[in-house]
Amino acid sequence: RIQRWRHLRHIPGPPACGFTSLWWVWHCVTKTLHEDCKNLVETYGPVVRTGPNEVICADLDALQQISSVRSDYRKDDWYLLARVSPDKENLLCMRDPELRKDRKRRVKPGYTGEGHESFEHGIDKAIAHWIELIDRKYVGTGKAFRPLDLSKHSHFYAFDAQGEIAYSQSHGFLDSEQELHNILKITEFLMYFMLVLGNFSSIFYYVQKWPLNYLLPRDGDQSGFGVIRGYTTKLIDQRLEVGSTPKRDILQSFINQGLGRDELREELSLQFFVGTDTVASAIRMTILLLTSSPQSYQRLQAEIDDAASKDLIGAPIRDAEAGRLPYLQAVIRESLRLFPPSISSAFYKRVPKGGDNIHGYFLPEGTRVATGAVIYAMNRSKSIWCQDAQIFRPERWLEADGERLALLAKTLDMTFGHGQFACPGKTIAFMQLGKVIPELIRRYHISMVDAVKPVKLIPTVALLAHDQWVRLEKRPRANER
Ligand code: HEM
Repeated sequence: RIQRWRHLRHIPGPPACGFTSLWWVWHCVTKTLHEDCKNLVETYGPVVRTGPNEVICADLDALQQISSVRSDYRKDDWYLLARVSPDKENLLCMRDPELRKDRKRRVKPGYTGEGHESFEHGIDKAIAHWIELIDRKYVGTGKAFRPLDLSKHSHFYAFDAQGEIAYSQSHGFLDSEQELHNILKITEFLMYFMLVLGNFSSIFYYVQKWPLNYLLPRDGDQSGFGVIRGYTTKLIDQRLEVGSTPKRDILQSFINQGLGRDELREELSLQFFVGTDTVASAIRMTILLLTSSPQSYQRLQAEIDDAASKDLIGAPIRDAEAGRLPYLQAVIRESLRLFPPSISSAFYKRVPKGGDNIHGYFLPEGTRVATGAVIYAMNRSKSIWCQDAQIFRPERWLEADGERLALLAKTLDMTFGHGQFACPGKTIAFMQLGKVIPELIRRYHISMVDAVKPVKLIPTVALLAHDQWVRLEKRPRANER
């Protein structure tokens, strides 16, 4: 223990963290890790010791150095928690750099939309379905009170949109308006489990082995991710059949890039995990922030109405059109800044052979550096965002220019990881947010049902939520084209 304490003794941090991981684990149990990391960074500086072999790093340059394409840092075994099937790799849990490079090269066109028609059509379909459902069941008129739980609906939308983008087929969540296969409950349990046990990565080796591997999702399951996995396998098999009609979706792109059956299943199952909770969280938090900031809400609504009246945007809004609405883009960035969707994910990277210097501290080989749970601290740091760092003020993105704007943008980019570890789904995420938010704002007056407790946040590895009840009133359709 003394030996272990010595090798990082020069890194500041709570004294107990030199000997035990309990500090970290306890704050995971209490679901306050993001806030606690922020407090640590404010107390000790950007590099803080959080365990016998662990540090957190909230320095932009250091994070870029760690994740750069040429960096020798590797993903730690922590990433094993993203494994969907025993002994099978997906891009997120894959740690071998050469295998990662090859897999990333082959999945990239699918994520960027190269080589197949953009996934915009699929997103439009899912949005249209959601709007139709809201119009039919949830529009409040006068005394009629028809509240909608945005915490669930944002998820239903995100699941269906993921199905459309990935294999041109909705998962049917909006249709049934049910938490199919207990997915939300199971997600919440899994995300909490990952948060708390993620510090003991070796546990995941055991979970993958007999008999604990029976707890993992499998194709024949009646509930949970096994159902999605089984469904995904079926769609892949259908598409791989000789003579099947090629489609313009991610599955087709992956097939065209030569991914085999197992690889297809692992990558598409992973997407169901990483591409839904994140987007749903961003939708929820953007609406929450807008409804609690009337000036911003009105300014955004005015921008959208004005663009619609000048025929600058269609219904549904195109991705390119959304990109030309500066206030909308500022709102999305500001919301992702304040509430990064992967809020408490550690995303540990291992220091390479020979050790490394970051922010003036030497880190010995094998040290685990958390590059994830600190994003909340960085995104609210007064030294970067000024005194009003805690406040939702989209205007900051319009006021900044030149080097200042570049700094803000680079810092926010860390919300999606960086360099060799960067999120490939960023384009899809921005496309979805750039379409969903204006479609909701132009059509409805949205208000929170409970002003005192507008939502119950559940900060696990992803920022989940319960009970975000909203009231939606229809606006005049004059602004739609
Ligand atoms: C607002 C939405 C999103 C946010 C904030 C986000 C953030 C992240 C972060 C922080 C990482 C890990 C970086 C690291 O390991 O250091 C990641 C990885 C990943 N994300 Fe996203 N993500 C979002 C949406 C999506 C979507 C929509 C998809 C897919 C359709 C997606 C697919 C992936 C994949 C496949 C990885 C693994 C990449 C790798 O290890 O090389 N993400 N994302």
